[in-house]
Amino acid sequence: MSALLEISGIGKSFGAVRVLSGISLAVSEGETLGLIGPNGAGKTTLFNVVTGFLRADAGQVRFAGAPVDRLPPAERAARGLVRTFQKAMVFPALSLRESLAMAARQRAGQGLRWLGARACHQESAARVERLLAESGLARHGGERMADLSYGEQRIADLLMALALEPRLLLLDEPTAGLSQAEAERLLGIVRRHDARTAIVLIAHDIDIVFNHCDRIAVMHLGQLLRTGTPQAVRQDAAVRAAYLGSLAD
Ligand SMILES: Nc1ncnc2c1ncn2[C@@H]1O[C@H](COP(=O)(O)OP(=O)(O)OP(=O)(O)O)[C@@H](O)[C@H]1O
Repeated sequence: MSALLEISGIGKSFGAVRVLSGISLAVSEGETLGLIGPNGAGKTTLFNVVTGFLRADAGQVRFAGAPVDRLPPAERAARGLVRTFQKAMVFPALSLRESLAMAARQRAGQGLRWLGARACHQESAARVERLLAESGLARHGGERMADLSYGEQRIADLLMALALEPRLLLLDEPTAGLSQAEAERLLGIVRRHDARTAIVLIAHDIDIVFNHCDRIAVMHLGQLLRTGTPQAVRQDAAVRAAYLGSLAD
């Protein structure tokens, strides 16, 4: 089976500082890949390159069999390449339901334009109610985003990304600041929504990454140090020296 996302030879510098160097990585449909490494290793920069928020100096990004390097972020998202941000980008005064409807209408408008405005509206409204039900947040649908608890806001960020019906979801520290139980709940929502969605998960919570990911990629100083199963990565001497060892101390 060919990979859904193929990154090859990605390089990126900011001025004289080389932040990414020769990064090659593939992600398959339905796979959950953890992306870990020390602060400043280049994880978020790689997300920015993959989703089109930054242009790489070298290398190529292919999604669903086609190069996407020249596409802006919105067009990549329309193809199913969707991300979340470390800092949520929500409208605090809108209700949860209104926020989700905005994202769902964007998606329905792209995919179902030929059906007409009424059908798009019905389709997106149904999608919103489904997301609210799946996440257990249905009773909070009418609350302003700003009035949700921190944990609920993190779930709301995730639901806005899911409303775009991603084929690949890049999650940048979605579990930061959450309890273990809240983090488990959040990741469970993605899997329940659609088991075929591929996930790339940046997280500093090593237990979450090792428990939830099929494979783990370890970055260090802008390079990919190792990619492998959780067991292989955990036992790898270079990974322990660069990252995991310091966490165990
Ligand atoms: N726009 C920018 N201009 C200059 N330097 C940048 C820019 N964005 C990131 N960097 C630098 O690139 C390096 C990698 O940063 P990046 O945020 O990708 O790392 P990270 O692995 O995601 O770190 P963290 O785990 O702390 O989020 C850091 O040294 C950072 O200071």
